[in-house]
Amino acid sequence: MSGRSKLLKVVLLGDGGVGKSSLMNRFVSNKFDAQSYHTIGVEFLNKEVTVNGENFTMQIWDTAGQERFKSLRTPFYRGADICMLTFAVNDRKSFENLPMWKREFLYYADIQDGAPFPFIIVGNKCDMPNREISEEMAQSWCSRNANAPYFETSAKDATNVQLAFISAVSRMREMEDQLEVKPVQTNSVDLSKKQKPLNSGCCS
Ligand SMILES: Nc1nc2c(ncn2[C@@H]2O[C@H](COP(=O)(O)OP(=O)(O)OP(=O)(O)O)[C@@H](O)[C@H]2O)c(=O)[nH]1
Repeated sequence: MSGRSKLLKVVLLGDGGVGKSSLMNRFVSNKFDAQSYHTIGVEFLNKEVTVNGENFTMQIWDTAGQERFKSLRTPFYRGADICMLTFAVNDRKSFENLPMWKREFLYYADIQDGAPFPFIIVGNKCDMPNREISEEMAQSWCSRNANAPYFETSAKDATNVQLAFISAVSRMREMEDQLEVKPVQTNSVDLSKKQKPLNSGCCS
């Protein structure tokens, strides 16, 4: 890769057991472990990517989804560039908890609710036969609540894992472009025309 790469902090959030660590390991190392252990606190891995000709170091922060680790994960939300809200398509509760995860992220990252922020929604374990959340339900939630793209992934068989992470970077760049400040329009003054100074007076 040539050129300097920009560091991007990507935070993975979602209920315990939905597959956050597995998604990170699939994306970074192309590995899957059926005996994955619960994360305690946070862990991160870096991955170099090139998206639309730009180089990025994605620093992926995998957080502990279990409630009892809340105080260990929330200090790491600040400064995030992207947030991936994750659930498992065979676990209704993990889908219903998405609004809670979004609120928790915005609060601890100190981002105003409603401010544009690149969220990506990931429905993991799409290889499992016992699905509880349809793609339509998830898509509909995404457009109504987070204005975010939705990806169905499997960390187990690698379906859409690369696509979800790479699209997260494109989404962030798109939003940055939309937010770019347009130059302020000023009324030009024709200096060639002499104007009488205001409050001018004669003191002779
Ligand atoms: N079938 C299937 N199993 C998966 C998939 N992703 C993860 N798993 C399994 O689900 C279990 C939990 O995965 P983790 O990656 O540890 O889940 P987590 O979200 O990081 O969990 P916490 O660390 O507790 O927050 C493990 O047994 C994984 O092997 C997937 O896409 N398909």
